Amino acid sequence: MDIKETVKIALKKYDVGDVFSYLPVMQKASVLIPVFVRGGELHVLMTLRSPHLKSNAGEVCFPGGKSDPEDQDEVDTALREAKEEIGLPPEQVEVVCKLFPIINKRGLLVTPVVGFIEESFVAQANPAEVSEVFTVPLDFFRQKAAHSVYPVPRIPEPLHSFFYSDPSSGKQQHIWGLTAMLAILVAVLATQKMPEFNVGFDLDNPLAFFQHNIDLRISKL
Ligand SMILES: Nc1ncnc2c1ncn2[C@@H]1O[C@H](COP(=O)(O)O)[C@@H](OP(=O)(O)O)[C@H]1O
Ligand SMILES: CCC(=O)SCCNC(=O)CCNC(=O)[C@H](O)C(C)(C)COP(=O)(O)O
Ligand SMILES: [Mg+2]
Repeated sequence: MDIKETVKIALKKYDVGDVFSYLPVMQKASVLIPVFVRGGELHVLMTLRSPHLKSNAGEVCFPGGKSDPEDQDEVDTALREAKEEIGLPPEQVEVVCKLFPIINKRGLLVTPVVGFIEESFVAQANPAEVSEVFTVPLDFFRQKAAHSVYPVPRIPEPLHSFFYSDPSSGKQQHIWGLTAMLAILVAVLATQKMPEFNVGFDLDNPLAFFQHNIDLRISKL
């Protein structure tokens, strides 16, 4: 079986379906975690947010954004936002699974959607929201070489941080916080291998960690 099929089978096991529909009404957002195979290795596409945005300006994130009333569901939001931000046509995304949502610091319920895209996809960044698009080998997010972690007051999970030197642009990207956690999660679930550093969840039941963090945030609402 090729790597794409193997990864699809591995990731689908973690699809959450509608398990989180019980959560109280809160503003929702989705991100698309676009993965593809290059040279037999998994890669992930990321964006650098425009420095002019009101929130998370100049930070690395996945394509995504807040839910619109017209969106059918979280997958719809992720695909619509990816089209708006990087020109990715929804029909060019093979959606694999919807992972555990995370409540971010602004109180948005962020649902990660993983989808395969073609290696040949050329992003067209919408300059109003995205200043750069770059790709990273997914396994980078399991390695300790460029990883560090720091505690942040009032945030239950540790904040992971990576500095990625992109050989195709010569630039260094700082990937941290929510986006780093999602990249680690997908790297672990896709490869079925734990990182070289501690993450607080395991492969047997990764949901428990994320459920605990959600419960903690909900209890403080
Ligand atoms: N054409 C545009 N020009 C400038 N900002 C825009 C924009 N379209 C969307 N935005 C802002 O970009 C952010 C991300 O939007 P989205 O949720 O659609 O991804 C939102 O800001 P905030 O997140 O700071 O409220 C939104 O207001
Ligand atoms: C604990 C605080 C953080 O984790 S911030 C860390 C670095 N920044 C990020 O990881 C970006 C996180 N934000 C997003 O991905 C988006 O802002 C969003 C999906 C939550 C909402 O999308 P929008 O485009 O509307 O801002
Ligand atoms: Mg956005």
